[in-house]
Amino acid sequence: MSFPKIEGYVVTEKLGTGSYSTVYKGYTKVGARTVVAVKCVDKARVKHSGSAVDNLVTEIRLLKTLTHPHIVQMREFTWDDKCSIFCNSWLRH
Ligand SMILES: Nc1ncnc2c1ncn2[C@@H]1O[C@H](COP(=O)(O)OP(=O)(O)OP(=O)(O)O)[C@@H](O)[C@H]1O
Repeated sequence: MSFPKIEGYVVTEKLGTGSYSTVYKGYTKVGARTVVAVKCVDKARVKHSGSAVDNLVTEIRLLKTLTHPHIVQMREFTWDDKCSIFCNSWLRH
C-alpha cells in the first residue's frame, strides 16, 4: 500500500476512513518527531456534493479556532491537486 507524500511529515500507517477522507498516522520530520493524525480529504469525492464542500469549510474553520482537551487540535492545513490535508495532533485512541 502506498501512502500520500506530505511535505514535512513521514506517513507510517492508515488509521481509518470517513465519507470523503482517509486518515493516516505519521510524525514530523523535523524536531521532536511529533506523532500526528493526517486527514486527507479526497477533493474529487467532495466536489460532487455541495453540502460536503460546506461541511469541509466549516470543519476547517472550527478546527482552526477550537482548543479543548477532548478535541484534536489542527496543526496545519494544506492542499494539493488531489486532496486537502489536515495534520492533527494524534489524541484519539
Ligand atoms: N486524530 C485521530 N486519531 C486517531 N484516529 C483518527 C483521528 N482522526 C480520525 N481518525 C480515524 O479515521 C477515521 C476517519 O476520520 P474522519 O475524521 O474522516 O471520520 P468521521 O468524521 O467519522 O467521518 P465523516 O467524514 O464520514 O464524518 C475515524 O473514524 C478514526 O478511526
